[in-house]
Amino acid sequence: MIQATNLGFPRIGLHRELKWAVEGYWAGRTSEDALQETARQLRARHWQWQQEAGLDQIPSNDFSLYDHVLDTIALVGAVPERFGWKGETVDLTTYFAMARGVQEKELEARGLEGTGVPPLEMTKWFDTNYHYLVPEFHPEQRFRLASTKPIDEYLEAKALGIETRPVLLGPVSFLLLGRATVAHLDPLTLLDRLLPVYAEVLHRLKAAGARYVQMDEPCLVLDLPPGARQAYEQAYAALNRPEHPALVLTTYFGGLEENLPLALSLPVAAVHLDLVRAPEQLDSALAHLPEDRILSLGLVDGRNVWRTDLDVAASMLRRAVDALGRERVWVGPSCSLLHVPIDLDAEPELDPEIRPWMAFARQKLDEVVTLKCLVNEGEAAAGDRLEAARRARQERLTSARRIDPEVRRRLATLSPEMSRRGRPFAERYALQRTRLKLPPLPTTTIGSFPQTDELRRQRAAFRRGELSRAAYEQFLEATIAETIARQEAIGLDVLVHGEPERSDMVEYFAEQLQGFLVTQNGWVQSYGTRCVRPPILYGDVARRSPMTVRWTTFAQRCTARPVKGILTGPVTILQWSFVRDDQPRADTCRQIALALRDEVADLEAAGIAVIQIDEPALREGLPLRRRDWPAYLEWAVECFRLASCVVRDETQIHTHMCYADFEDILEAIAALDADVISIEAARSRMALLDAFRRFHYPNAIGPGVYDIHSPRVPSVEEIEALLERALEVIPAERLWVNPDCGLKTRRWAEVEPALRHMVQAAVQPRQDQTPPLGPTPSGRLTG
Ligand SMILES: Nc1nc2c(c(=O)[nH]1)N[C@@H](CNc1ccc(C(=O)N[C@@H](CCC(=O)N[C@@H](CCC(=O)N[C@@H](CCC(=O)O)C(=O)O)C(=O)O)C(=O)O)cc1)CN2
Ligand code: MET
Ligand SMILES: [Zn+2]
Repeated sequence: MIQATNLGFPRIGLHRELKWAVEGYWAGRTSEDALQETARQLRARHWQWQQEAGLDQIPSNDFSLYDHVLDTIALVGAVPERFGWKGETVDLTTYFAMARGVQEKELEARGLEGTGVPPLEMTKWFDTNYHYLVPEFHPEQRFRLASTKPIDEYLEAKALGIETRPVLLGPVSFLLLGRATVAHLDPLTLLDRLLPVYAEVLHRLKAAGARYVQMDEPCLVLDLPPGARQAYEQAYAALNRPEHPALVLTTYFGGLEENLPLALSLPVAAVHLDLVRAPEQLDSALAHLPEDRILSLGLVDGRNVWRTDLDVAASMLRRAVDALGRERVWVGPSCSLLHVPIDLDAEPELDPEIRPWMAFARQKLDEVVTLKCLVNEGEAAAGDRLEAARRARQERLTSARRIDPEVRRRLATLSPEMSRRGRPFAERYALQRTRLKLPPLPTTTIGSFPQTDELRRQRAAFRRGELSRAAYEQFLEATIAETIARQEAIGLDVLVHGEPERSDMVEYFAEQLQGFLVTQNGWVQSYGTRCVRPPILYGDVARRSPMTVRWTTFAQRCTARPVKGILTGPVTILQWSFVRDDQPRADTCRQIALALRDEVADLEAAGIAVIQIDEPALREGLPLRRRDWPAYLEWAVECFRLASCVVRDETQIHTHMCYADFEDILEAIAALDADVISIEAARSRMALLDAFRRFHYPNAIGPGVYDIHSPRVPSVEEIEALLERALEVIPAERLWVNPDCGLKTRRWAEVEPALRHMVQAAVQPRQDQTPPLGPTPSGRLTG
């Protein structure tokens, strides 16, 4: 019979119980025991839910206190030396130190000396908004079993009477996702040393009773680097042993394409395919699957919130059964459910017309089980569930709520001039400098200032109806006025209002735009304890009324210096939302771009001379296969320009990017034609600048000079040194001075001294500029 499986369940808890427990532990409010107890309760609840749903295979070791790649680092003992770990197993202090670094103060408290230890680097997990910690490998790298987490959690479930399928990040993907500390080291060469540790884990899991182990190898959907094919062959030849559990090779986030023959040739018991992202691979998989393999079909979308078309999915499942027989077919979600919210039933206030169109993690498991029943026992067995699903799909596809004829009409009349500025950059920039009267190396920030506990409390009270709108807005205005005063005192040149009205940079816009819903409890882990509630984009997007003008103009009335209006860009809003699957992403993005274009025009008309359109997710939206990059970049760039090019030449457009490596897409970034870009650079010690030696970036640029991810206050000298390096590749006339990203996760006590140091560091190189620019409009572009 077909079996119903799952690849992973969200860990954070329906009410973010894990977030509160972990943060409480960090703050010293919660003991390690209490933290572990919360974690245990969450695991038990999640296993129970999956059992009740009727799954045949329930994952374990999909849970994590912080990140599953970090868990793998701990499992194989790949703790970098700087964390000073000497124990047998990786303790909780070392575990969190790798995630968060160690402050000087903490070292002191532990009776140690030193200047603090930086954490592991964090980066995007494939094309998701989840971030993992990057394994670091050095040439003398050794591995050894340093955690029993997979075995412990398997036994923990067993004690509850629940048989599970442990999940491991596969050894090849683990190495490919890591980085070598020296250029000449290819992490894949470490495979020989790594495999014995995996073998030991598998051996112990078998001894504990595990029948199957899920080996996640998502890198199989990428363009494989040299050596990877052979690494896969070597790894699975070594791990396929009678004394190990049977292996399930899971791939997701895309199609295997040219790697399909490789995946099907590996000696494993079952292969899982993502048939939501790549349905076309089913036929060739069925044609070439070796006779002793099981095929696991990922038919329920683990990356989006729409209900599955059960008829389409069931017909694929039947095709598989016809070709392979029921014993060789499993059904599951396309990938782990980590990327979707937990339970639609926790959303009482969601629009009642649109709610039935959706399925969150728990509802998706019901879909998986329904699919299994449908094919095992026939439509009658699925009963009401099939009918309800069909009705909901039908209602969604015919609903008038999805379509706005006005939006469609506008989209049909786009012209190329709409995405072109008037004059070329150099001329525009000269006009802007005259208008803005800025010194050389102008200083600015990225937009947000600390979201204080007080601010979050006021917003929560307002949302619960305990604080009137008038009182809340008055509080926001007072916050903005104070934020402006602080920036003036610090001596910044281009000010911001601080974004206190925004719970999140995407959610805030989605709340106001037609075509979006926001949730109350739809939390999805972004990194560690940080979560987001991705908005749900279900219909044509239009702006109902101005979204930011009120707060930006209020801020501008508080100061004579220019205030920069801050908007989130179309690609980032698209990328960080659950979007409709009934039209191309490019079309959806254009609709968002047009709504933002109106906001840009209104800000300009209200006298705002500098407007920043953030696109931190531009890189993340890049398709996983290089072949698909140009098409994506073309519409992504077009959308940014559609949103921004509505302004006069005198109005300065900024953009901002962070959280990714940009070397690959510098040309596209230049094609945005923003007048100024602020870009994360300090966190990687300005490694980005090397790319600018090779690629001439034509417009103005502020490479971040201060890493905002750490509470550490950078010194003036440190920032000066970074600026000097920047000046080697970026001419002073086009250099801006700013932090890496927004300051919302920091405290004022850190932000104020850090920004003072930044402003001070900008002063010296300014004086080296001849002729100095006075307060009169004398700015002329020399370079
Ligand atoms: N969407 C998105 N993706 C992004 C980023 C981003 O800013 N936004 N930044 C990058 C890194 N990712 C990040 C993701 C989340 C957070 C973050 O700080 N998240 C907050 C939640 C932010 C939020 O929506 N806050 C709400 C809800 C706050 C809240 O928890 N309220 C309490 C009550 C609080 C109180 O009474 O004091 C509750 O609802 O229970 C608000 O401010 O209104 C968190 O996890 O703590 C930071 C970075 C990349 N991806
Ligand atoms: C993740 S990019 C953040 C940009 C936003 N304007 C901020 O300052 O927070
Ligand atoms: Zn940023």
